[in-house]
Amino acid sequence: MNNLLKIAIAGASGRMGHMLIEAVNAADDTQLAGALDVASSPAIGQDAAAFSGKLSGVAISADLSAGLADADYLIDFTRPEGTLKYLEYCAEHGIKMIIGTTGFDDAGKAAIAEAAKKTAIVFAPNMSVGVTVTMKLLELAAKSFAEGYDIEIIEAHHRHKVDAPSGTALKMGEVIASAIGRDLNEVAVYAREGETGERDPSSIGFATIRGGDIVGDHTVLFAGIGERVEISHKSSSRVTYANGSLRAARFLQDKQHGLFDMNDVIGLR
Ligand SMILES: NC(=O)C1=CN([C@@H]2O[C@H](COP(=O)(O)OP(=O)(O)OC[C@H]3O[C@@H](n4cnc5c(N)ncnc54)[C@H](OP(=O)(O)O)[C@@H]3O)[C@@H](O)[C@H]2O)C=CC1
Ligand SMILES: O=C(O)C1=N[C@H](C(=O)O)C[C@H](O)C1
Repeated sequence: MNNLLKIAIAGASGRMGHMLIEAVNAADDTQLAGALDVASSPAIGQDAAAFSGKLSGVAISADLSAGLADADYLIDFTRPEGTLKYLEYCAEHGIKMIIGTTGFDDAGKAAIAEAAKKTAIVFAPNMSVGVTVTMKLLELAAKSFAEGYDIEIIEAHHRHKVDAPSGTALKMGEVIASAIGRDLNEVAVYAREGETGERDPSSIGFATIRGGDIVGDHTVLFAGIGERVEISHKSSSRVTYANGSLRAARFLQDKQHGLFDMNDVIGLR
């Protein structure tokens, strides 16, 4: 096929990096065009697909100009500081980005929005179709449960996750708060301990669980008097994030610039 999407992967030796390299190699419309990792990674110089027992002909590099020389797209699941470094290069060179990394502060998010004036970017804390649809269900539910129901967001992830609450949980909080006219910055409660006093009815609470190999579970609880409603999404494999990321790359094919999310990608806007 001539018009294969030429995709580079950042964080190539990470959990998502491996999943993405397998997905890019398995799809018939994509080609692995580069692989990046931190200079200190023992994987530098190795074939990007070596972990899978196959060879891709693409070596993992820490050098952006080498790692991105043949790429039209960069899929980034790393850490905010890594993303921001890649972002600058991609904006300058017109390389489209799919950013799945979480844990950005407001300045980081503003930098992504600024870069999207120069190149096309899909930025989402969760690339799964299931979570994207769940966000819409939450919007609807929140409007009905705005009064008389306490809203709590519970998330569980594997022991290696470094940010909390998850990017998805925070996004769920933002979606719910915006649907019912609250400002998440004012109503979020991220921890409770000791004598907390009664629950503020306007608050949106977060609870974080970390353990084992949990891929990613999110539940939003609307707790009223005499009933409670729970809306849950559970990921059983990271393949869902990888497939969503490839779908995002296909979506960007005809975009030259602009900031998009998974609602745009799956047509839920
Ligand atoms: N949007 C979504 O759908 C999803 C988002 N995520 C997010 O993706 C990110 C990565 O998750 P995961 O794959 O589990 O994490 P891993 O720790 O397994 O992988 C991270 C990769 O990024 C590399 N890295 C670390 N620091 C930097 C840096 N400063 N610059 C460049 N690269 C760096 C790591 O290299 P080394 O190991 O050598 O440090 C590693 O290769 C997290 O933010 C996570 O929340 C995860 C799943 C789904
Ligand atoms: O770190 C992870 O693993 C995940 N991170 C994302 C998040 O922070 O929401 C998405 C998913 O839950 C897996």
